[in-house]
Amino acid sequence: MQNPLSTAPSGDSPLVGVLALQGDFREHLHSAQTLGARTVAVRRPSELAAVDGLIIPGGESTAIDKLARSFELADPIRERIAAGMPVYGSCAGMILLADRIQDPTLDLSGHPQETFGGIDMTVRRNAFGRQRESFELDLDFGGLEFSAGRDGDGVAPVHAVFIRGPWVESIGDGVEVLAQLEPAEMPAAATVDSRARIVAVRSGNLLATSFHPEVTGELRVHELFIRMIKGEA
Ligand SMILES: NC(=O)CC[C@H](N)C(=O)O
Repeated sequence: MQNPLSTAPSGDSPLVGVLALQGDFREHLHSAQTLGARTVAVRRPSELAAVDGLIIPGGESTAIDKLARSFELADPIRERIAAGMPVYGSCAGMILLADRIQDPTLDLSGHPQETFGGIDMTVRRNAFGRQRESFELDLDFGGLEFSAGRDGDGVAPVHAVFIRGPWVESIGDGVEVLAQLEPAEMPAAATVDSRARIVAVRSGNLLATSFHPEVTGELRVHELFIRMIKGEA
């Protein structure tokens, strides 16, 4: 059967897969397509095997974890990550790329939710509060130097939308911080202390953001990811 969310091959642009089990995968497909990438919605191991890079969308990390296991995608995704496939995770996708979750949800038999892992970090789910504490702001974001000068002299800030997003509680060696929030930039309910909180990281070929560039028309995070797939960043 033709996959309706695939786009036709064109030239040598990379094939970007978007894990399409739950969450806002359509928005990620749209962002990658707008940048001229070939895309495929990934629901089967054979679709995963064909991609050059994978996006894990925002949504609900417990649901994506369960579905990935029942669709027999979880272990193949872990294997591709171990083999160096570039992966970008936003929000729930960030949680799924973390080696550790501070506060994992337990299923009915007491089994904690799993992640694919790959980034040596601990994340805290729903760290900024619940749905009604969703917020937006402009953020300095490292790694976007390629965009400098397009809208002025420097790199324009990234407009970030946070919807029940995680923050990164701690990182290991080799994890680069691309963006963080100062306490004054967070909803009051989230400012438990005076620490800045990490909201975007890169570790080798893995990229993760607490927020959702796919819902704002901000294309530079996806552009960075496509550059990573091409080996240009
Ligand atoms: N917008 C999102 O992706 C929210 C993530 C969600 N709170 C989770 O833990 O999976």
